[in-house]
Amino acid sequence: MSDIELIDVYKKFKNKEIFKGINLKIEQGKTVGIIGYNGTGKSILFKLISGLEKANKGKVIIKNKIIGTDIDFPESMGILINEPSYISVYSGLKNMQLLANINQNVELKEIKDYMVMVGLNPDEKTRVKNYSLGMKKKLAICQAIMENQSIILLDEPFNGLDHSSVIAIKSVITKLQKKGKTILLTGHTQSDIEELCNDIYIVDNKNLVPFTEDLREKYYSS
Ligand SMILES: Nc1ncnc2c1ncn2[C@@H]1O[C@H](COP(=O)(O)OP(=O)(O)OP(=O)(O)O)[C@@H](O)[C@H]1O
Repeated sequence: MSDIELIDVYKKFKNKEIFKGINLKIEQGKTVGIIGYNGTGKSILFKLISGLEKANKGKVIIKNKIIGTDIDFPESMGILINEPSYISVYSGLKNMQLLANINQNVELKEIKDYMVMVGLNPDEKTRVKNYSLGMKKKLAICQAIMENQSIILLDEPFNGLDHSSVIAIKSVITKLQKKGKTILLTGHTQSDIEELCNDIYIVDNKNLVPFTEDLREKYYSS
């Protein structure tokens, strides 16, 4: 069974066409990378998959349920798209606890364990407004995975992270892969995500196509 399937999906904003009939099929447990230049629609793709944007035409099917027909939002999906909103005067842990309270399926100890896993100290009293960019990114990754979600969408998980943090987050993603999660990652370049992904697609000319050697030549040779 596919966890994620897009069938002939079109998306446009007023006169701006983003996708012209894209197709995608991701099996459970696979890690798939989506690359492409700025503004080509990687985040919009994630929003379509998570129900935050509706397709103008075509179907988005998550675990056999059609978004907009069977369900509004997929169940058990962890999402990092852009910067999540936090309550800036609370600590990272307090923010995670507030989010966890919505679904009430994660214990305090697990939240703390996930914070440690992404490289944050749960006992740190610093308010989120005083967090560095990298700390905020790690907190965002934590909220996307801490409820043991089966599908995880991470939009540019490595942006803003230093080298050692990139290595730490790659190791978190490897752990998620071992747990059988279905994972989607985006990035501007293929190098960061290539080692983690079973398949890579590129947004090319309003389409989503497998990233081939020809496209590597077209996009990344300088
Ligand atoms: N709500 C909206 N209304 C109109 N245009 C939008 C809206 N949201 C996104 N866009 C446009 O859709 C295009 C794709 O945006 P998106 O954020 O998906 O790009 P991206 O590939 O993720 O870029 P980046 O690599 O810079 O993060 C952009 O041109 C953006 O301006």
